[in-house]
Amino acid sequence: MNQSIKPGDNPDLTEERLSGTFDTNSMAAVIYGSDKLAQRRREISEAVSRIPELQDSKPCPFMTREEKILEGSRKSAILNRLLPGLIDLDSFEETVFIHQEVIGIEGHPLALHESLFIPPIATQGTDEQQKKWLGRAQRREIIGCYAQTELGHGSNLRALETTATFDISSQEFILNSPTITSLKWWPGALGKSANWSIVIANLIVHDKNHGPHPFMVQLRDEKSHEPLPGITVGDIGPKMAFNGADNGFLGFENYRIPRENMLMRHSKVTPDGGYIRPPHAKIGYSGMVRVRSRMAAEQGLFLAHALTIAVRYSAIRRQGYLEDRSREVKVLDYQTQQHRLFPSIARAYAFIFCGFETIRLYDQLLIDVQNGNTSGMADLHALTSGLKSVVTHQTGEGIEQARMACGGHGYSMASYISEIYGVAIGGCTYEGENMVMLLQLARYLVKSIEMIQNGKSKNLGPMVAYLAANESEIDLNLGPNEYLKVFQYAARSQAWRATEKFQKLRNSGMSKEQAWNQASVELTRASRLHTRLYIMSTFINHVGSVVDQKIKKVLIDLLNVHITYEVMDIGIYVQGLLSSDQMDLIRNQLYVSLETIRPNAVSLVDSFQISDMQLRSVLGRRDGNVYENLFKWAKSCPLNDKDVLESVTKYLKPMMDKSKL
Ligand SMILES: CC(C)(COP(=O)(O)OP(=O)(O)OC[C@H]1O[C@@H](n2cnc3c(N)ncnc32)[C@H](O)[C@@H]1OP(=O)(O)O)[C@@H](O)C(=O)NCCC(=O)NCCSC(=O)CCCCCCCCCCCCCCC(=O)O
Ligand SMILES: Cc1cc2nc3c(=O)[nH]c(=O)nc-3n(C[C@H](O)[C@H](O)[C@H](O)COP(=O)(O)OP(=O)(O)OC[C@H]3O[C@@H](n4cnc5c(N)ncnc54)[C@H](O)[C@@H]3O)c2cc1C
Repeated sequence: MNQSIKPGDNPDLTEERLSGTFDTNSMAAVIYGSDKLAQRRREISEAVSRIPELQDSKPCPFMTREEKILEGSRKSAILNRLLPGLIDLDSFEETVFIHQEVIGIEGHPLALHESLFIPPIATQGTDEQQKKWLGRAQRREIIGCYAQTELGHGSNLRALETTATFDISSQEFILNSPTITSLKWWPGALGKSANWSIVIANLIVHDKNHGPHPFMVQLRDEKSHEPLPGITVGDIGPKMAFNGADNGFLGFENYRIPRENMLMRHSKVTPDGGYIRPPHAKIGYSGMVRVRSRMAAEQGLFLAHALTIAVRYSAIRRQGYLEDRSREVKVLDYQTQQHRLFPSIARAYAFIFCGFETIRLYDQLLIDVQNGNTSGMADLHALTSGLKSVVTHQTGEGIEQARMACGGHGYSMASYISEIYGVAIGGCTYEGENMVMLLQLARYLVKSIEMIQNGKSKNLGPMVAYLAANESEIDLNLGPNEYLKVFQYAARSQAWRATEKFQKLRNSGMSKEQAWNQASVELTRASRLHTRLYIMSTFINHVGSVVDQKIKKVLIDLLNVHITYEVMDIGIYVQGLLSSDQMDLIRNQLYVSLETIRPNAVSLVDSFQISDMQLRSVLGRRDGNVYENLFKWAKSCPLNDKDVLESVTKYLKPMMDKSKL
């Protein structure tokens, strides 16, 4: 049963909900990993809806940037007071969820505090450092950010310019931004809110540069909030979206911090200037791997937001006719609309399933690393690099299709889809620009193929074992596993094609770097296919593990949408394997699976359990009463406070009057 049905709802939406074949709360339990977690989300939404001071003071699209930052800060402060009674304070998921519910997706002063400030202290700080700062940060006595990117350098961390030079005589590090390009640029909450930061700077001891390391740096006075002497800090200005966040710039001029402020769990500088290496050269990058490992689920949820809006709206929007000329048809009944939206619903589910799996893998890696075992770091770095790139890109595409699927109203901020799009596609850039990260995965794929070439296939990890197989025929009695083989064929042949291109260029005498650059488009294609294969296989495994038969049935239908759509989408890579008859068969299976999923479309998006408050969309309202609320929304626009604006009295009216003469 669909748990969203309520009296007074738009009858078209109720009809959709009645046609659903499964219980949406049970589906939510599968999406969020357990009945308890899904229920906690419902309980938190419900509790928040009963607290007047946590409600939006006005719709976000009507707020100026200053108002957004003020509103985010107001709610953050109230939440800090109320959180102990509302959520499990030890749960990162509940903390992120309640902030998104209450403040929304446009950013707020604590967005980076939870995800990029506290985790490095907890994982890279020594026990004493944790004792000194962790409690203060968790109680929010201090607000932190993560300052790594510079005006001139973001992707290439080796070229960062900020320096932290050890001064043995005073036992301090001296921080400097030697050039304009070395100014830190972009960190969220740095601009106006944070008073502390993790700063990534080149560690220099005895004139030797040991590369980027993390430091705890106080930026502002804890009483006055004024920048401390030696610090230049401010906001970088408005962005495409995410304007509730104050992304900032930061410069240092001979700014001194105690030796104890370098995070020293892994690398250390001793009082006499000795440098102790970390157990793995890239351990300082693990804060980024953590965030990347969470991005598939986060982005899947951004896509889920947009689809909730577009699918619900498509069920109440009537336009044109099919057979019955007496009543316009729901636009959701058009095959083109289904083709536009349903594969994205499948992707959203796939990304979320995959995302929770990578979070689990990261948590396991963290335990291993704390126990001195860093052997899994390369695998997870490669996996999360590919996953963040593919998922953010496809999420952006899916959200934009969702917007267009809402016609003209999709373009209005009342749909809120453009904000979701703007925030989500930030993910194509932050945490590593997508091409750069795809090329990181490509290094791993090339190395794997070199192992095969050197007769060491048995050393390949499970995620790349398929690279050594030799599939040339597919039985088209197609089940998910045959589709997986088709995808493996595509990913394998592209990985070999790209590697051989690189090797050929090398053998022709080209430098490694030039050969890599000349092969890089092919290499990124290989990385995408490898990642899409991983997403598909995780989806198949996940569906296989579902116990509730009604839920399993609909997830198999959704999986069928996914695998047929994905294989059609990569048609060019499987031309050597599948005949045109086989491609036609798959195409037809896709069309059949769109029809099969149609009665459950609304229930599938309702199962994401995104509340009206969190959705902030007039088009996507749970009750489907869109038109009257669109009219209310337009009337509440500040431009309509007065009938005659100054723009008219000051300019247009005089112009018209003058023209009359
Ligand atoms: C990795 C780099 C690209 C290159 O690094 P190097 O130059 O140092 O290395 P090499 O390329 O030479 O590689 C050497 C070697 O090392 C391996 N390597 C590299 N990295 C790692 C790693 N991390 N782990 C293990 N191994 C690693 C590499 O593969 C090589 O191996 P081989 O020699 O064997 O091949 C590096 O420069 C880099 O990482 N660049 C990218 C920089 C970056 O990512 N910056 C991020 C800055 S912080 C940031 O962007 C924060 C953004 C946060 C924005 C938040 C917005 C919030 C939005 C709202 C969220 C709401 C959520 C709600 C969700 C919900 O409701 O649940
Ligand atoms: C919303 C948002 C929030 C952010 N928050 C933070 C934060 O809190 N803290 C922080 O430190 N940073 C933050 N950043 C910065 C972010 O991490 C960087 O912008 C990102 O890592 C990309 O680096 P870049 O800007 O230097 O891109 P560039 O590297 O300049 O990319 C420009 C182009 O060059 C290409 N390119 C670059 N290198 C290569 C290569 N080796 N091979 C092929 N192509 C290449 C890229 O693919 C891209 O097309 C944020 C950014 C955004 C948008």
